[in-house]
Amino acid sequence: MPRYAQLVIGPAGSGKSTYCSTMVQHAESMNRSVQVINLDPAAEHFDYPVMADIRELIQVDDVMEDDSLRFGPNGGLVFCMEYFANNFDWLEETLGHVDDDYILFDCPGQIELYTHLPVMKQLVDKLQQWEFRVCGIFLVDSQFMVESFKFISGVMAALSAMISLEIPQVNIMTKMDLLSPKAKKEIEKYLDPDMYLMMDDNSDSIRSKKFKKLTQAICGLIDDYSMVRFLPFDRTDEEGINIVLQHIDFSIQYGEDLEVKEPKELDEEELNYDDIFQCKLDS
Ligand SMILES: Nc1nc2c(ncn2[C@@H]2O[C@H](COP(=O)(O)OP(=O)(O)OP(=O)(O)O)[C@@H](O)[C@H]2O)c(=O)[nH]1
Ligand SMILES: [Mg+2]
Repeated sequence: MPRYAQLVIGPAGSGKSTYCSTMVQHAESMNRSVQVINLDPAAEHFDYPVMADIRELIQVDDVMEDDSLRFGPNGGLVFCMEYFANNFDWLEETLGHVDDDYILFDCPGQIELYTHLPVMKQLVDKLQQWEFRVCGIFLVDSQFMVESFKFISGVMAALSAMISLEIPQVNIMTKMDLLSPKAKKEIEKYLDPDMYLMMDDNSDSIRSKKFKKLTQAICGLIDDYSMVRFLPFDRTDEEGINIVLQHIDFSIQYGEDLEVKEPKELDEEELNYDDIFQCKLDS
């Protein structure tokens, strides 16, 4: 039986930990069991119950305090993640061998982890070896996406993660509840945008001829990969959260192998036809 994993990734502060706690609560309300593993060795605040925490293995503070290493916060984090990659058996032990489990991995926000460092790809390979179907959930803060050149930069980061991880990816715009009604209207065109229209953006910031040419080349590339869709995520909107979850479930084929539960057969003797008949007459 397959197992399911969401790798929750994205730039610092984009809402990864909040996404995880919102999803756990949503799953609970649907009677589904979803668990979270914290993979951020520098995490201090999160409000979901953790199944496992990378800080049991290694902590950034300890690495930074080590006189022989002398790392700052970012170098320290990279060191921790490399240490984690050399100790995947810690994760294997923690995960055990449970059929049908559904795990969210709350990852750190350093973007280099998803663009050129090998750690996250190594994690994906390991999870796949352990029969997980893995989906990347790339989060970007909607407040940084309301202008076309910022949007293109966000898409490039998402594309870079998708190419380096080689797994299905769902892109999400977070913190939609913080947008003004005007900005909400404005952002609609970025959720499923036409990159060729975006090329014709005549805003002042794209004035230089060379810059325009470069923007056109990038828009063409993004369009070639056809991966410019974003789903809006508003943590206060249950219906919207459900749509996001359905997209993710679809991309990892969650539920296709679940056993069909037969309805409990009613015992003939348990049926009291007189009561049923009486009910029908009353109604
Ligand atoms: N209003 C609102 N605030 C949000 C939402 N998502 C996140 N935030 C806030 O944004 C800040 C950062 O959120 P986190 O969930 O910690 O972001 P993160 O991506 O885990 O951050 P790092 O782990 O540091 O990279 C917190 O103050 C959250 O309360 C959202 O959907 N709506
Ligand atoms: Mg976090």
